[in-house]
Amino acid sequence: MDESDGLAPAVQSILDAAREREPAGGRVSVSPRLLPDALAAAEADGRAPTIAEVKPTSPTTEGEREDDPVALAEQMVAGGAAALSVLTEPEHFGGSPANLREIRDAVDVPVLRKDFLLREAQLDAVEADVVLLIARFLGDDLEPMLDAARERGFQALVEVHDRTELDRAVEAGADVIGVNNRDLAKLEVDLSTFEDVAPHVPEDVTLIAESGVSTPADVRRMRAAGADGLLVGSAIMDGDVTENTRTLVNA
Ligand SMILES: O=C(O)c1ccccc1NCC(=O)[C@H](O)[C@H](O)COP(=O)(O)O
Repeated sequence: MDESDGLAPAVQSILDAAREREPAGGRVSVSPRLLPDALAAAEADGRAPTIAEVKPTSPTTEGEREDDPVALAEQMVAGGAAALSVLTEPEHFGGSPANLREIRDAVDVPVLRKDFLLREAQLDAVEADVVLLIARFLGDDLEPMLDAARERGFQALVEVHDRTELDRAVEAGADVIGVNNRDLAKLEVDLSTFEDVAPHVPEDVTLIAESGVSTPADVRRMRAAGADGLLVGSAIMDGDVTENTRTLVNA
């Protein structure tokens, strides 16, 4: 399979950049804060379990948010976020491993490293509680990357977009799966993607709805379709971050 087939030009550019990135330094070893526990604690507390994303910019966002990423992260936690996602991709999302390191030192919730990881060595760029592994981009390397992530202590959020990718993720042994509502071929967002895939996800998997969640109604819709957690970037980053987070977690 060619993982690049049919990708939007912006996504192809993200992948080309990711292929070039080779972090220096030794192998990391992580004692992770557990994502499923943090989501369950938020739920028990009456909050919609939300992973709020520090996403300075993106191919589908105009301009770049220049605020201190640590301040943004703290505002998200103050607004009730159960966990954080931090972009570490520098060229298309304005992120960095240093941002993640500083944020993880400053907060006590689990932190997901959001990047486009293609090779084992790239896992070692920075410690995080969870790493994102994208089924479409990893192809046959998904299972070895999942093993390599776990050997370092990371939890892995395996991202899928359709039934075929879901089957591959389950076969590889994924226990935290995100269904991305954003189609990486066209960059269009459609919440029915999650609704179509969710019924086929095994019960014991922690299931995350990713992308395109903008309103309390969207939160309720994804929860009704089976989401154990919601990954939200743009809708939280646009304006008052604490208030935006609070609005969604109180949905
Ligand atoms: O967000 C983008 O523009 C984007 C473009 C190309 C590839 C990936 C992209 N986003 C990555 C993400 O997974 C989202 O940042 C995340 O799911 C949050 O989505 P949203 O709430 O819609 O910002």
